[in-house]
Amino acid sequence: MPKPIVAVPADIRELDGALWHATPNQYVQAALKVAEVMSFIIPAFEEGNEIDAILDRVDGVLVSGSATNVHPSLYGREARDSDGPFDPARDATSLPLIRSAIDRGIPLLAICRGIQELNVALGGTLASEIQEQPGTWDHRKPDVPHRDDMYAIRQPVFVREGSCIANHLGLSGEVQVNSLHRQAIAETAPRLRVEATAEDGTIEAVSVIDAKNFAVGVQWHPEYWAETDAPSRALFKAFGDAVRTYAARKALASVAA
Ligand SMILES: N[C@@H](CCC(=O)NCCCC(=O)O)C(=O)O
Repeated sequence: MPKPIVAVPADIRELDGALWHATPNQYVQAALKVAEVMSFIIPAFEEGNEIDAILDRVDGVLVSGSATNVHPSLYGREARDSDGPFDPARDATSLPLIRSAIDRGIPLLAICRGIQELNVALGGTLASEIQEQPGTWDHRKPDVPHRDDMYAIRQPVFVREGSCIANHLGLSGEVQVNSLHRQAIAETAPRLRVEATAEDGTIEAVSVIDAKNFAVGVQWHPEYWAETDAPSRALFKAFGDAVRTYAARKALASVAA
């Protein structure tokens, strides 16, 4: 059976004077090597996306992290300079993709910016520059030259027993993760359940209440060490299994039709 396919909404990046639709290798490599699924990078457009046409052709959605932030207007806030940089094309592609994947029961794994998009897509809000809040750690990307050190596993999060995330990770309680974010969930969307938090209260994982399929978001980056870190590997394997099951059921349904 061919590998199933997941949609990965792209970022807009400028390189050599041109705009690129891009996603970092770490996400699509973890998808291929650990989840054993193929990634189709979805170009990011502010208008013209055919979300259902995309979802008709994939078996899962993987929403990556990004240095850009969800535009505050999407959660009812005025945009301040400190809330940027922005990527409106990514927002316009990713948020409807998330909503429709949940509605259609297509497996969804949302990472870092992805969990923030998931929260906003379902009606929640975000806090910016969380490190400036009293009692909140500095969760930002470490100011170091090497990427492996930026994504170093360096903080504990506490996973709720019996949660979806605990089931997917294969464990609950304290899990060591990496951390590269300035924003976080402020008001949790009504359809989301908080499933892991940092010691400072920062929300680190959520699941969709009454989801038809695998539908979780994490604030950390399991993709980066997915081949070597046990909880990261388990999460990507669980996502891949959900995607394969969805693909098999879709194939059966098309034969039966
Ligand atoms: N921009 C958001 C989400 C952070 C995120 O996705 N980080 C991963 C990329 C890190 C980088 O390359 O800078 C936030 O800051 O909260």
